[in-house]
Amino acid sequence: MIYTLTLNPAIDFELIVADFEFDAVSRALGSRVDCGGKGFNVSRMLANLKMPSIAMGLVGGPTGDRLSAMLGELGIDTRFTRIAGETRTNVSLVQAGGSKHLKVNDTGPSISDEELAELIGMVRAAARPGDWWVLAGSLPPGVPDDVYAQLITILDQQGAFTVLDSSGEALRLGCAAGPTLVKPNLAEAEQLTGLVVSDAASLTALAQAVLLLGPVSLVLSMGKTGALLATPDEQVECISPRIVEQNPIGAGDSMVAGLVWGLSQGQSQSGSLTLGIACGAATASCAGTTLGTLADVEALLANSN
Ligand SMILES: Nc1ncnc2c1ncn2[C@@H]1O[C@H](COP(=O)(O)OP(=O)(O)O)[C@@H](O)[C@H]1O
Ligand SMILES: O=P(O)(O)OC[C@H]1O[C@](O)(COP(=O)(O)O)[C@@H](O)[C@@H]1O
Repeated sequence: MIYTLTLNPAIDFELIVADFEFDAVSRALGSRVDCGGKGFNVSRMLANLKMPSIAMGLVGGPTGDRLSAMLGELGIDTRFTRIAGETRTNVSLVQAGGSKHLKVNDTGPSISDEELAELIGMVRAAARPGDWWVLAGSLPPGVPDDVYAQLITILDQQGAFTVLDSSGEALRLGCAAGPTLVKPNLAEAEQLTGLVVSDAASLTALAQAVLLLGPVSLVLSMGKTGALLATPDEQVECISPRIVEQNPIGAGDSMVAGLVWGLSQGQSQSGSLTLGIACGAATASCAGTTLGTLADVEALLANSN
């Protein structure tokens, strides 16, 4: 089974505008509301790929109810920890017909010690050997930075595999617990290591520096350029298919879904990277915060062969 864990889920609210104007009132040309948060997006993309998953996370208030209903409508199995606070809403402004966007992610509701303990207990109870767990996204206030490290240790002791997609201190401490795979984007990896990529040699140095922090393997995503897979023994670079980018929000989550789709079915790491790249590109080619479909992914894979 694949589990996704989202500690700080969100409604993604998108407003489409003709252009960005400061100190003026802009009128939206359109809007849309999507179920968001990194782990929930991975579950949504897996559902598009006809792959079942169980979405776990902290949800609260009417926004949490809305997210819960949206995941339910997609047929995604959920096991939530209810919280007293209100699940956040993240806002994007997207330029119509252009490729520019502005995105503001809220901090999220405060989580109590009891709520967090309940969630950790649920993870412990669900952990089984051979399952895949995606731990993804930022941490809401009240959750300690080492929470991913704690969860990775619990899951590892039970023989489960873990994929970590986060940022900042939570990512750094999570890496030290030895997740099976970590997926930062280039900016996150540069921030994590303090290194800057300017050429092929500095890219290799960055990948090795991330591996030294503790993960078993790394997929470094680099937007339209593609991604780099690195383990202590091998390094594989994969170029992304050319698409007309409409909105890259959710491309990283879709890539994680594609990686776990392959890995959980016993595919090689490089084969799974190909699936991850196709899923990321499929989503980047979709308007709004919609995610790519299985047909989109299959078309991209057929073209890349
Ligand atoms: N414009 C694009 N064209 C083709 N592929 C893309 C594009 N944007 C994203 N992708 C694919 O999605 C993956 C994840 O995107 P990226 O922007 O690196 O992640 P994140 O959303 O985490 O910042 C990339 O490695 C790439 O394969
Ligand atoms: O938890 P964070 O880091 O604030 O990110 C949450 C946001 O990330 C997203 O999951 C999109 O992430 P990616 O573009 O990295 O795939 C949005 O749906 C959500 O609003």
